[in-house]
Amino acid sequence: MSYQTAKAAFAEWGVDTEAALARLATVPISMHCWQGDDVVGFEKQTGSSGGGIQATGNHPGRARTPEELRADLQFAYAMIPGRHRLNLHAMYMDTEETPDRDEIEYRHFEPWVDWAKAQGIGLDFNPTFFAHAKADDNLTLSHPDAGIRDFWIEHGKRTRDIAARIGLELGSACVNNIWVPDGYKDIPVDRMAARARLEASLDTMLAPAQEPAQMLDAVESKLFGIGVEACTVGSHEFYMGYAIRKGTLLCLDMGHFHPTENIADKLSAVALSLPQILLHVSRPMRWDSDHVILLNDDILAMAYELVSADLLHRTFIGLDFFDATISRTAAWVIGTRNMQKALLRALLAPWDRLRAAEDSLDFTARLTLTEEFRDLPFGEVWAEFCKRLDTPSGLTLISELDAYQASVAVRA
Ligand SMILES: C[C@H](O)[C@H](O)[C@@H](O)C(=O)CO
Ligand SMILES: [Mn+2]
Repeated sequence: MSYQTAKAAFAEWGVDTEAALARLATVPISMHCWQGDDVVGFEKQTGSSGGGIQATGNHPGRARTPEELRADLQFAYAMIPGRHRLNLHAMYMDTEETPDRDEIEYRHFEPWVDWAKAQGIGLDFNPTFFAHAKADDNLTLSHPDAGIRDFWIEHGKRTRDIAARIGLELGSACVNNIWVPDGYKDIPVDRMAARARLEASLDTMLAPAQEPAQMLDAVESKLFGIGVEACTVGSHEFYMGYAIRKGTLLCLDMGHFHPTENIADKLSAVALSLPQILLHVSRPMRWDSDHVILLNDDILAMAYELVSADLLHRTFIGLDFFDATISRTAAWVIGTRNMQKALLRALLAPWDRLRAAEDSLDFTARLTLTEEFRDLPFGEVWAEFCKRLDTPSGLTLISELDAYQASVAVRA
């Protein structure tokens, strides 16, 4: 089937494929740098990821230097239609210096900004509150020791300054997302004290005013992590309240809730209280396992909600998965394209008909529409999107991914 035939098939349902393609081309996905090296980073001081998160696998080709990571990213972006962003963690500094986390400055990240300028992409940023001796207790901003809290507050403040400078240099607001691993393996006796310390630390860290056109603060909640099974200080309720009161973005990570919770359902609920949301699109399997996202029901549900609730213009879409058992570049490409495919499907949905059926309580019609609509030729519209944006698809994509992986497999 040709794109023209597919276009006519969608038109019969009252759907304009050209409008969907045009809108999709404007949605940037923030691709996370940490899929490229298994969350190791480039600090000269520390190594393992820690913090209750874990990349497993030993597939050949892990990026060992900023140059290798940038080469891998460049390849991945060439396989993904459209203009996107890079989500950089502070542990990915690119410098011969060895600053501790409370000493980092913009210059330690400047090569990334120069590269982003050359690539025409935006950057997002994250303080790194794990993989450090001062995070070994799984307590950072909520640590009972004021000296440790101050160390991490200083780190967080510096990342906000760095993010603001990045945003200024690139002319695009840099989202600085705060995730701390803080929690307890066994049942704590004073949750309130820990949460009050986290709140006070965040208040101090976020006190210096920043220009929203340059940087935006986000806070990321979590249910539990390895080693903090009994209590996570920065839980969903904690951060939802905090974000609403303080005017930060709330980051919803799809792996940070109970497996039976529907994260898509949360979007419209939180969007009524928060002007902007950050997503970490991920695929939890039994726990926050950070599998590469599939074009599955969970991702489709997120995309449908983003479009149906008209949230695309106030949601920052970031990815968060890391699988070291497969080609890391293929993981980025497959995951990012799946997010785009999900958005395309949502943009191609016959929303007027669906809403009319729901509003008239004709749930039979709503179900018939959603199920018959699944048979429309989405693949042709996606192939057209890739073609227009000069990006391979199908078998050509597979051979490109294979060839690149073969070229990096020699890395030790
Ligand atoms: C590396 C990231 O900051 C991390 O994955 C965080 O976003 C998270 O989701 C922790 O579980
Ligand atoms: Mn996350």
